[in-house]
Amino acid sequence: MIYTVTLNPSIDYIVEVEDFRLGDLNRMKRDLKLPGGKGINVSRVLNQLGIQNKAIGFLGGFTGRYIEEWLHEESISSDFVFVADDTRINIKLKAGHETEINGTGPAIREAEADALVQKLAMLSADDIVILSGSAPPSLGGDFYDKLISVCKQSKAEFVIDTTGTALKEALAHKPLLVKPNHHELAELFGVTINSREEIITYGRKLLEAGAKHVLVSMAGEGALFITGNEVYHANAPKGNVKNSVGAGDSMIAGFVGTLSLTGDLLEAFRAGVASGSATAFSDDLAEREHIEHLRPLIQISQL
Ligand SMILES: Nc1ncnc2c1ncn2[C@@H]1O[C@H](COP(=O)(O)OP(=O)(O)OP(=O)(O)O)[C@@H](O)[C@H]1O
Ligand SMILES: O=P(O)(O)OC[C@@]1(O)O[C@H](CO)[C@@H](O)[C@@H]1O
Repeated sequence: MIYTVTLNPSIDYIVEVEDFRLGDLNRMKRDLKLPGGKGINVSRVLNQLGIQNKAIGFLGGFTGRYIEEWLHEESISSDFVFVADDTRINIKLKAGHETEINGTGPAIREAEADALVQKLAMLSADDIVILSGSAPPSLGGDFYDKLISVCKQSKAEFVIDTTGTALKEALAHKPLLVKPNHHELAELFGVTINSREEIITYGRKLLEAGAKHVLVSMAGEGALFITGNEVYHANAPKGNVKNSVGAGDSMIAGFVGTLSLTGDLLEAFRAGVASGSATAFSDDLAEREHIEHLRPLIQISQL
């Protein structure tokens, strides 16, 4: 079974404004409320692909109930810890460019945090746990570390998609996959990256530090897949880009879901890119038919 863990879910409030003027009254052209948070996005795309999974993490208040109901309506299995404080609302402002304003997240009490750790007590060696997104500050800096220890004890594989110290420290525990985008990769090493060669150099460092496989996504430029001594590039198909929010999460869903079904790394890479692009070309996350339509358009070449 695949579990997604979202420590800091959100309602993504997507707001489109024709001609945004700072400091003025702006009226929305269109708005949309979607359940968000990286692990929840992964679960929704896995569900589109027909891959059984369970979403866990923390939800709270009216915003948390909104997300739980949405997942229920999509028949996504979930088992969240309900916390006293409200789940955050993240603003995604589309006004020519996409600007994101993400909340810090609710206060999580010690008993609530312990309850989440308990939910992973039933893991087995056949499971894959996808740990995605930021952690609310009240959890402390080492919460991902705690969850990784639980995965390791049960010999479950884990994937981690977060930033900074939590990601760096996770590498030594041999995650099945890490998927920074090329900006996050540069930030992780405190460098600027100017070429594909440099992306490969720093991507390889993630393998050396312990990751089993590395995907570096590059938005419209596709992605690189670095595994063992091999490096592959996949193109991103061309299309009308509507929304990049969740493209990276969709890529993780496509990759991990397909790998769990087929064990074929390159098919997993192809499905990952198709899923990411199908989301980029949609208002909400990717739907199955769209992913299947794009899949044959993804060309993979070994570098
Ligand atoms: N403009 C685009 N055109 C085509 N495909 C895209 C585009 N943007 C994203 N994708 C697809 O989605 C994948 C992941 O995108 P990206 O590199 O933006 O990830 P990300 O930065 O983690 O995304 P996010 O944080 O917004 O969820 C890309 O490798 C590509 O397959
Ligand atoms: O603040 P975090 O946890 O880093 O990211 C949260 C978030 O921006 O990531 C998802 C897209 O990847 C959105 O659904 C959500 O709003």
